[in-house]
Amino acid sequence: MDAIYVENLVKKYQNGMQALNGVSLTVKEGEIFSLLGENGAGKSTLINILTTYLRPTSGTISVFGKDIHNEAAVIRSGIACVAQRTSIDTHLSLTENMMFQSKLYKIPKTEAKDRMEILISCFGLERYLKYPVSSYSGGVKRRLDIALNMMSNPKILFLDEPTVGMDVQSRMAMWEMMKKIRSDFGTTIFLTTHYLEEAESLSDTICIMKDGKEVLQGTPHTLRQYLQQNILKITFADKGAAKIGLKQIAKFFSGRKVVLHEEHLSVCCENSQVDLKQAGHLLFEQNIAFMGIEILQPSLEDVFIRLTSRGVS
Ligand SMILES: Nc1ncnc2c1ncn2[C@@H]1O[C@H](COP(=O)(O)OP(=O)(O)OP(=O)(O)O)[C@@H](O)[C@H]1O
Repeated sequence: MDAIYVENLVKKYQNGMQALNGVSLTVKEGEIFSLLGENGAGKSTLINILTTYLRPTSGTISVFGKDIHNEAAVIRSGIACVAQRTSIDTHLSLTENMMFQSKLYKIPKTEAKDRMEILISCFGLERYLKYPVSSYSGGVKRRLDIALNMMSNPKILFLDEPTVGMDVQSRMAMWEMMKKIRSDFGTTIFLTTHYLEEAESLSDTICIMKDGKEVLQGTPHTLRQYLQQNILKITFADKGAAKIGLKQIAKFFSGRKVVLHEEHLSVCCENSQVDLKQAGHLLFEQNIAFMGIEILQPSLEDVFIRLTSRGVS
């Protein structure tokens, strides 16, 4: 069964802002799923809907087979969400924080104590026990916050930008923690991030969002395959000439992604050398003036920018 199934989800805020524009995605049970997107893409809105804080305008959502419209309470009892602002109480000790959390979820005391010990040991938090929580670094506070949220043994853990603003070491510790959550507890993790490297090294599935809709979803392997696809960049003297070139190139390379960017075109390659020859031949044949053709090898960042930047389809 899918952990999360979303189809054609729309969210229009009261002020008329449409934050989600028919997004569809699937999260498999037990996987780490990363949602990538630039600011304003709709990531927080989506998390808020999936965690039942916000109501969708339309669309289908099921979480472990339960419909979000009719069974929100059941869904809520099986999930946990770690927001960017930590929910820990710095006046309480680490263990008091964890036991307090267990009370909120009405977990019997003995069971809560056992679970707390497992989580403290699993996440390497023992060495912080003797210090006051207020003295913890931002990274350790964030890890404690996640441990708190694991007290209720959620089936899905939502993490909104879990490593934002962290130094490299804290980020690595957080990555280890996420991998342990998946391997030791089998929890499905749904996270948002701005860091491509994080999404690539951690995730089973990555979904890139733009303007409230998914633009690419797949395994890091699929994304890498996408990366391996070279881009043919054809430069023209100006935008007008590029538009004329676009007509012919798009017709010739029908079925391929051809994008107009100001005074140049980009064409996704199948065989870059052959494509380069054919494009050059076509432009000469049609007497379309151009400034140059080159083969580009995009990085993951290039792909992300290309898929998410304004004005690019
Ligand atoms: N309560 C609200 N009322 C009206 N518009 C909103 C509200 N919350 C968010 N928006 C708008 O909806 C769009 C999507 O916002 P959202 O916060 O979901 O994006 P995001 O991808 O999480 O961005 P960020 O990475 O900056 O957190 C934005 O244009 C935002 O201004």
